[in-house]
Amino acid sequence: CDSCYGPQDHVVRTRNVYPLAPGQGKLAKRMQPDAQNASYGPSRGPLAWGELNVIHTTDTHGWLEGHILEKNYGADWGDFVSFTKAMRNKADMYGVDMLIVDTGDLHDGAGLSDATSPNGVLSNPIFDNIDYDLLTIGNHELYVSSVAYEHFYNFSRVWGEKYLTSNVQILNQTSNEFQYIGRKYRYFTTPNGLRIMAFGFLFDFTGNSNVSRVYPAATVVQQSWFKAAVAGYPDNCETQVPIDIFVMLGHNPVRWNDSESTFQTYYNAIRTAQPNTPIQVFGGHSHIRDFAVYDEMTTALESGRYCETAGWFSMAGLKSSNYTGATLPAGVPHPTQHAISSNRTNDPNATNVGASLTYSRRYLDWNKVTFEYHATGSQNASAFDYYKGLQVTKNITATRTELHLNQILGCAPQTWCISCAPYGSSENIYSGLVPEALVGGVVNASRATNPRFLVVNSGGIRFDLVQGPFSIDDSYIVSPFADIFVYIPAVPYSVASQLLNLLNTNSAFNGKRKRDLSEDIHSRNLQTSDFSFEPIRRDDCQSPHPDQLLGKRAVASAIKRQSIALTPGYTTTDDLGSDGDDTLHSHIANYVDSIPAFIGANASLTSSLTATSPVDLIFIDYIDSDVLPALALLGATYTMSDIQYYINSSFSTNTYLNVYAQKAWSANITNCPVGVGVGGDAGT
Ligand SMILES: O=c1ccn([C@@H]2O[C@H](COP(=O)(O)O)[C@@H](O)[C@H]2O)c(=O)[nH]1
Repeated sequence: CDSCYGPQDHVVRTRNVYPLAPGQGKLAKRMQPDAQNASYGPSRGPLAWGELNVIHTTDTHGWLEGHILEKNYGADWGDFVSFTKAMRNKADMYGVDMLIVDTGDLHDGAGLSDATSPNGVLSNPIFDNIDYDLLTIGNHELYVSSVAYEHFYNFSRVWGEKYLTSNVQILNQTSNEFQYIGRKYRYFTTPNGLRIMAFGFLFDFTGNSNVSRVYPAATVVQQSWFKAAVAGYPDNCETQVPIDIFVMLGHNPVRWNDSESTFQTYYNAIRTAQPNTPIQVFGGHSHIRDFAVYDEMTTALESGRYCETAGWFSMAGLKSSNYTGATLPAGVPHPTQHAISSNRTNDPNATNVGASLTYSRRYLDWNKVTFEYHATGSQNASAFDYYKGLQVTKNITATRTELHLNQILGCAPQTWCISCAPYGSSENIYSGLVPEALVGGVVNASRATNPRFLVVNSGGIRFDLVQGPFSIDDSYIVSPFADIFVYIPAVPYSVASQLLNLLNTNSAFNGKRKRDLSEDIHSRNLQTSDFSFEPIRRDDCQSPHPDQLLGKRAVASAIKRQSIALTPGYTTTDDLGSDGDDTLHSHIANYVDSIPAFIGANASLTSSLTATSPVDLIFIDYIDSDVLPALALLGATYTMSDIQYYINSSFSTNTYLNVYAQKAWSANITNCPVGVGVGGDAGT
C-alpha cells in the first residue's frame, strides 16, 4: 500500500477513523427529542472544495424529522439548516461558489408530509427553510391533483425562478390553460461570476393525475424554447448570452441504463449543440447513491433518499473569463479526479476543456456528527447550531405533536424489513406481515363471511417496520399512500385464485413499478440480523484521501487512526470508485430481487371452494389498470363499473395497517420493547 501515498506500516489493518471529540454521540444533541445521534462520524476527512461546489438533496419524501429510530440518520431539517448555513459561510470564506439543489419528491413517506390534506401543507414550509438555489419537481408531486395544485399555487411562488419544471405543466383553473408549474429554465450568474443555464426535467412519468402534463424528453428536445435556451438565446434575448456551465436537475435516475432515465436524451441534445461546455447533472428518483460520468466534462450525482444522504459535489478547472473567485481555495482539499469516459473518445469537435476539469463527490450520512464535523471541524454544538436551525427543529417537534404523530397504535412484536431477508421468510414484510395485516385489517363486517381474496402492489410499502411502539408516524413511514380498497363481488374462485400468479409472472403487469426493483440494490435497510461485521480490510489504497495527496495533515491523521467496529450502512461504488461514502460502514445484505410486484392474501374462512364459488376480489384502485386486463386474460371480463368501494371511499393502504396494529398488537403497549440495531448500531 505504500505506493499510494507513502509508508504507513503502523496503520495496516486498521480503519481510517478521524478523531472526534469525546462523547461525540451524546454531546451534540439537538435533532428531535426522541432521536439519537450517530455513534461515529466521517471516515474520509474534510471535503474537497473547488470553484463550484454543490450540496444536493433528493427524494426527501417528508423525512424532515430525520430517522427517529436510526442513529445514523438522526439529524432533522433544523440541523440541515444549520449545516447549509455554515457551508455557505465557508464558501464565502474560501471565495468560491456554492449551490444548494433539490431534485424533488417531497411527500409520500412520513407523517409530517402525509398526515395533512393535501400532503405537504405543513411540511413544505419547513422544507422551505433551506436556502436552495435550484429545485425541481418529482412524480410524487403529481399523483394527486390537490398536491399538484399546492405546488403550483404555493410552493412555486415561494421559490419563483429557482423552481424548474422544464417539462411539467398544470391546468390553470382560472385561465383553463396549461402552464408550467415552475419555470422552464434559469439563467443566472453566481456571486463569483459563473454563468449558469439550468433546467429541471422529470422522467417520462405517466402516472400523474389529469390536471398535469409531463412532456417526454423526446418532445422537449424538439421544443423551440429548449433549443434556443441551449444555444444561449433564452426567451426574449436577442443577443446570445454566455454559458459557462449547464446545470441539469432532474427527478430522473443518473444511470442511463435505468429504464426510467431520460437524461441521455437531454445530454445528447445539449452536447450536440454545445460540444465544449461542461454540463453538471443532479438526479434522483431511484433512491440510490450514484455518480456517473457522461463525458470528460459531464458528470451526474444522485444523492439517495429519505434524508439519509446529503450529496456533496465539487469541481475545479472551469475556464470562465467571468469567474472572479478562488481557483483552488487555500487550506482545504481540492477535487482531484478527472471524468474518464468512453462516450466521446473520437469526437472531432472535442477540445481540451475537459482536460482541465477535476471532480469530487461525497455522500454524507444524515446525522449531526457528520454535519458538525464538516461544518465546524468539531463536535462543538454551540458553534454549529444556527438560530434558524434551532427554530426549525422546534417547529418540527411542534408540528409532529399537532399531527399526533407520536400517538401509539400498538406494540410491534418484531421487525419486518423490506429487503434484509428474502421474500418468503417471516422477517420479510411482504411475506411475514402484509398478508396477515390485509386479512386482519381489511374487513367489511357486512361481507366478512364471504370468501375474500386480496391483492395489493408491493411498491405501496415504503420502509421497514421496526419492533417497538408503532405510531401514527410509523404507519405513514411504512405504508403512506391513500390507495383505496375496492372490490368486484362474486368473482369465480377459479379466476380469483389464479390472479396473483398471473400478475406476478406476466411482464405486462408491474404494479406501476416500471423500474426494476433490483435497481434499488444500493438501498440501505436496517437489519437486525446483520450485525456480524465484515472482516476489516484496508481499502484506502484504491482512493487516496485528498489530504494524503496534498501532503497535508496526513501524518497527524494517520497516527491517530483507531480501529472500530463498523456499523451497517451504505457501501457505494460509482464511476469514481468506492471512496464516495463519507462514513465507512459494513455492507448490508439485500434480497430485493426476491420481492414480487404484487402481494396477495386469501382470507376465505372456508376451504371447500369449488371453481364456480363466488369470492370477493379485493384490490386497490391504484392497480385497477393491472387487475382488469389480467382478469380478462383469465377469461373474466369486467369493467370499471363492476368495481365498488370495499369498505368506504376513504379506507386505504394507509388505514389497514393501523386497524390491524390496534387489533393485533395491543399487548405490552405501556412497556413495549424496542428492537435493537436500528440505525445500524446495536449499542445505545
Ligand atoms: O398511489 C401510489 C403511488 C405510488 N405508489 C408506488 O410508489 C412508486 C413510485 O415511487 P418512487 O419513489 O417514485 O419510486 C410506484 O411505482 C408505486 O410502486 C403506490 O403504491 N401508490
